[in-house]
Amino acid sequence: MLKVENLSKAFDGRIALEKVSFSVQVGEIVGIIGRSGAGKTTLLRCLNGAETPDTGHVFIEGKDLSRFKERDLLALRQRIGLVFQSFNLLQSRTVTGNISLALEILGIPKKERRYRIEKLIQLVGLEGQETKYPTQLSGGQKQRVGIARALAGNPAILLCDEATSALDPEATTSILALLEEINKELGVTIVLITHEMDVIRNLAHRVLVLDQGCIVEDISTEALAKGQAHHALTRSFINDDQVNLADCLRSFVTEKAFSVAMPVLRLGSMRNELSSTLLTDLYRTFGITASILQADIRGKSSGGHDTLVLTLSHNHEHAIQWLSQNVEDLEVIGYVSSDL
Ligand SMILES: Nc1ncnc2c1ncn2[C@@H]1O[C@H](COP(=O)(O)OP(=O)(O)OP(=O)(O)O)[C@@H](O)[C@H]1O
Repeated sequence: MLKVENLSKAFDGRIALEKVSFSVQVGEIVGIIGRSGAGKTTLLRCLNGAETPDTGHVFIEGKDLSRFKERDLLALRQRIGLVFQSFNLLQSRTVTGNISLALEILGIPKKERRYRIEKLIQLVGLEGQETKYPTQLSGGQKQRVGIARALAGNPAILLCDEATSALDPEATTSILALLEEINKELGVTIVLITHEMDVIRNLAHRVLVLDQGCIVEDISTEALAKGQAHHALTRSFINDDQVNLADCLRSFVTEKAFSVAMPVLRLGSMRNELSSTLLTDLYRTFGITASILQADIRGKSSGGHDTLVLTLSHNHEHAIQWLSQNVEDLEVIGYVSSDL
């Protein structure tokens, strides 16, 4: 369905994508995960022809995108449906009007439009909402309109850019179920970008991990579930999930230490060590202070597992070793800049 070969793109000399290569089979659901600035959106824009790569090729159904003329690009865009994080609906148009617009652009006659809109509304479960405007819809319903619009041209492939990031967990679950149904029932290939491992786990067959413009892991979700990920970043995404690292923090954490980096540690314990004098002792012994970024302290009484996510004022190997000897479970999640 899709083949990407040695794709590179830089903006003002700054690399956004570097020699990215992968293929997606017909009917596959492939997730692309990466931190903020990893190059996910740039990659997606290169796939639909919105961005021109500096080097490399994108083949859609065997055809090289770079050789497409303007008219061919229009036809190609019919084969590709786009689903956006912020829905991108026209506020002045109803549910029907928004879906109709996509069909109007494709030049579908009015009578056929009516029939197709009805089918699309049924498919995405929006019966009864036809005359509502976007402001009268929930986030999940807006995304259903966005998906119906993306499917209007009977695309072979859906590109979803953080399609569930603006939704609450319940709406996320229902939109992921809808995408799965579309994949199974209509055989539509799906490429979705996300920063949430849960989305990957629930929907994708395969995941590509993007870091600083490069694919650092290409692994099936089955292998991922068996703990067979090779790259530390993939494992850190899995671990981030375990501690539910807040999105605002996650985007600041990098995998590698750099000159002014402070380590981010996850400490876990069932034995109440975390609520004792641990951090005071750390300061007394090493002169190192700890800033708590996140805490989940349930204590023995509730039988819970306490978790602290913190940064140390210095990347001090002995201090980390000392901490690991004094708590049940310690993991270096990554590094943040000292001016965070
Ligand atoms: N139009 C542009 N002009 C200049 N720089 C750009 C442009 N688009 C992207 N970049 C840069 O390219 C890099 C990759 O950006 P991109 O938006 O693809 O990342 P991302 O993984 O989608 O991030 P996020 O999750 O925050 O959306 C970043 O350094 C970004 O600043």
